[in-house]
Amino acid sequence: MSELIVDGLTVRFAGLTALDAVDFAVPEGSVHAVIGPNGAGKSTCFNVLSGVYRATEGSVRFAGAELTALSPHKIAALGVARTFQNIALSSRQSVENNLMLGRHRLTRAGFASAGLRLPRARREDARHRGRVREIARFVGVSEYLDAPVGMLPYGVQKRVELARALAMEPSLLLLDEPVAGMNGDERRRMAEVIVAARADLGLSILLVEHDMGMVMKLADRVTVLDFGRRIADGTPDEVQRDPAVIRAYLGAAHTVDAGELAVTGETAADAARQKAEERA
Ligand SMILES: Nc1ncnc2c1ncn2[C@@H]1O[C@H](COP(=O)(O)OP(=O)(O)OP(=O)(O)O)[C@@H](O)[C@H]1O
Repeated sequence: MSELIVDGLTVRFAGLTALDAVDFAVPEGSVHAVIGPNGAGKSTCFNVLSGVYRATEGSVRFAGAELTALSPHKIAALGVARTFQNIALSSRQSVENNLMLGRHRLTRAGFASAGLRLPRARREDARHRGRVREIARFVGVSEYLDAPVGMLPYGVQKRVELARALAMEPSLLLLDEPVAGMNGDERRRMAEVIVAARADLGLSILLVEHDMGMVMKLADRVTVLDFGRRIADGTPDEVQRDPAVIRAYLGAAHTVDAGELAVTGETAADAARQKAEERA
């Protein structure tokens, strides 16, 4: 396990600076959120961290390695697992098979001996299936192990996706909008699993999420991006009162006193986001 350190991370796409010298750190075993209005650069950040996009400048260090130089495959091998904004599972395959795919990088026997059903490969397969069942129990999807993923309710599919990431036995988990599109009940269940993943498995978690209530509940620290720049970094309490954050969510034309949006059940940023959506 180790700290994730993002230093001066810059990504440019033909004339557009999607990330502009962004810094933050995720200490071992902590939950860190990256938030910001649409187009702020959150997904770009995730895509660099998981090796999908190349950084133009800056560095990302984790587990003694410079991630910006590595392929997605090598980053995964260092213990970095991610989920996606849109579910990325094989919908026709069973939950169990999807989780077994997550264990691929941990498989030693190789395809040839597995195909021939050699004893060593059989033992290894049984060990992985045992662990997959434990993980399924951990995220509350045991009863669906044999079901094709595509047949399951959306909230369950999202938990299966998280289970697949956990099946990789990561030390750093990147969660891209884990509760997007879920109802209240599904959100609560997902939040419980995320809390347990951190507490019981000791994972570091980096979270991109629009649900501010969720971010405020789960994160130790929050980095706020706007137009690719870091505009705030602090505890949930600090950032939700930060006038620059409130302005970013409302749009520069609407300057609002932070006190006006002070927390009332939901958060200031939540209220600001809602207002911005109403205007759009
Ligand atoms: N592959 C790409 N090519 C060109 N521009 C891109 C690419 N990926 C992202 N961008 C641009 O970079 C900026 C940041 O986008 P990004 O998707 O990272 O924002 P985001 O904060 O994740 O937004 P959202 O909350 O809507 O998902 C946007 O202006 C987007 O259009």
